[in-house]
Amino acid sequence: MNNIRRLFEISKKTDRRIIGLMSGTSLDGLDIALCQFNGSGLSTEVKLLNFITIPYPQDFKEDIKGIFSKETISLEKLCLLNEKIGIVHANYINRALSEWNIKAEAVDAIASHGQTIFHAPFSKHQDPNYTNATLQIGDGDHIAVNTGIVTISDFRQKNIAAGGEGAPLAVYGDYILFNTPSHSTVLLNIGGIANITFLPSATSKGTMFSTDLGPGNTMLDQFMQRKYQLYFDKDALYAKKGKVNQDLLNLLLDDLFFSLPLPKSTGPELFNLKYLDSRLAKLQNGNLSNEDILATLCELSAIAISRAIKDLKEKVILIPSGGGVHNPLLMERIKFYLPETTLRNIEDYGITADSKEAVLFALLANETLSGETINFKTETVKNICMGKVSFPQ
Ligand SMILES: Nc1ncnc2c1ncn2[C@@H]1O[C@H](COP(=O)(O)OP(=O)(O)OP(=O)(O)O)[C@@H](O)[C@H]1O
Ligand SMILES: CC(=O)N[C@H]1[C@@H]2OC[C@@H](O2)[C@@H](O)[C@@H]1O[C@H](C)C(=O)O
Repeated sequence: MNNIRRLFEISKKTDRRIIGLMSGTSLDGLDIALCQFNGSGLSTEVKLLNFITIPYPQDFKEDIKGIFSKETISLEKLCLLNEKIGIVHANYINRALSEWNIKAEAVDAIASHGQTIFHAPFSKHQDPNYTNATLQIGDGDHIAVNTGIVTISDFRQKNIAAGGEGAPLAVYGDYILFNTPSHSTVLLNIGGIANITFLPSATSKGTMFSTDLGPGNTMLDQFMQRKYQLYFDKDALYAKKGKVNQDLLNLLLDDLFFSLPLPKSTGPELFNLKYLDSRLAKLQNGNLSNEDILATLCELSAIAISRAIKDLKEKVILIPSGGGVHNPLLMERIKFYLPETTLRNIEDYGITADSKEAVLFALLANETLSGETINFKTETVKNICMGKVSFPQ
């Protein structure tokens, strides 16, 4: 069928089956969420039909790490990986579909986030000659051609073009799926970076926004990889043995990012081992065990997260998601700092903690395919639809 006609047919549908992809800053693998949508905009209903995370093989992880959030890289490697990530993602989708016994023709579209390679909002580069910038690779054309499914990709550029930082984008889906006038809600995602979306109740004086808060798991993961060659501190087994060092914690909290007004975005370009090392170097009594450092990093994430929620100065329902919800120490410390806050399990809403971001990108594609844009009536949320279309033929 003619490509534009095909797109028009998909656009006219009220029910769409869309695959959402997310490959976040943790570089653990590709999250694939097959979603069934009914309607769009504020009347969207979504059902998660299938979900799988396909872990990246070690050599692929290392390949990506070679260019990920680094100031200096091989331009050739960047070019090669742009194609390769697209092809690998397409192969993973084909694998998932065959495991689920679903034909490509039964899927209307793929929503591909791509791999973030560098995120440089103005607050990071501070160069008046440049705007906010971000780069996601794994070209959508490879996904469309190798799966036979129309692919929407590269969502963040449009947000920047419209004056945003390109992240976080979670607010769009969070508002559509979780907004409840009877109470204020905070959606917390603890991935490599932690972010929240605030959805005010009908009587709240606050306005809706979405913001990054600082490190979630990223520095914990990076430290585990450096010291133990383990990808992450499973169940916080190491961090639980350590003791929080207050001096290090204060130094870690001492960065311009934490005093910037909300909303803001960040990434491992800032929160990395260089960040940790520069603070460790300033420590007077620097005799800390690896476990103490991990406990302190965990506390840093808990404080960065809970402070922002406390600063809202209202009673909220907190719905956590992302890989960090599986870290028992981090969750315990967040609850310690927020004794008044009611926590709800995201699974009560039919979405799992690990699939949420992939579902949200599928939802962004559903919005784009519907052709409409929602008027969010706030200054911080841009009234746009996002993503670029790739056709299989
Ligand atoms: N059992 C566990 N114990 C401790 N930490 C865990 C556990 N399971 C997952 N994690 C953490 O969750 C991380 C993966 O989280 P997730 O997949 O949400 O990140 P991401 O999507 O890559 O990040 P981002 O949202 O920043 O892009 C792991 O790297 C690890 O730090
Ligand atoms: C540039 C980029 O990829 N940012 C991610 C990352 O992971 C968490 C946080 O940092 C958030 O800003 C964003 O992802 C989520 C899905 C978002 O845009 O809402």
